[in-house]
Amino acid sequence: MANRVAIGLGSNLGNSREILEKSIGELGRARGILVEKISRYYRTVAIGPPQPDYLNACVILRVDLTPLELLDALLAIERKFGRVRLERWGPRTLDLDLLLYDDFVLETAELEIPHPRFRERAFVLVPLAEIAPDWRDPVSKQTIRELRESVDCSGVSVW
Ligand SMILES: Nc1ncnc2c1ncn2[C@@H]1O[C@H](COP(=O)(O)OP(=O)(O)OP(=O)(O)O)[C@@H](O)[C@H]1O
Ligand SMILES: Nc1nc2c(c(=O)[nH]1)N=C(CO)CN2
Repeated sequence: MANRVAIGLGSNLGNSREILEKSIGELGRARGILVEKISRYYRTVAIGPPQPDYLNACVILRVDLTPLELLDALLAIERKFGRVRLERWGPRTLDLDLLLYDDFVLETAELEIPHPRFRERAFVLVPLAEIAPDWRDPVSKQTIRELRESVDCSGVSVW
């Protein structure tokens, strides 16, 4: 499988632990996707409107899919777990974000790579630094370890 990808997972509704575990299982069964690494699970204080803490994790995949094919696969898994979008940054059963796709930089209406907000999110950088510390963000040119060191990680703890 040719392309290396980082995905962020988040849930703060329902049985979040089971939802994240099952969604990683779904990723592993999807055509053209191999799950290479899984971070630990973290409890994180919610960013955005007041809402329960999140469970967050990151995975590294190897994929034989284009970025848009992969986004479709992620959205299909989100739908399977009953995700309903009520409000921006509001509570959700499952959120799958495409963070990095090799060193691609892509900006379209449907998909932006790298994910435009991942650099300031401790709930992404802490789990991602655990499994891919030396991966270099193609936009800022910083490694994940460096980005992680530049954010406040006080709201993030191992589950
Ligand atoms: N890198 C990306 N990963 C996932 N979705 C993306 C990405 N870039 C653009 N999108 C688009 O964003 C849409 C809405 O995403 P979503 O509802 O998950 O946003 P959000 O989780 O509320 O906020 P955020 O994007 O800040 O995490 C998706 O349907 C998708 O088309
Ligand atoms: N801690 C935390 N906060 C969030 C999260 C998330 O995954 N974790 N996702 C959001 C919408 O993408 C909004 N706020």
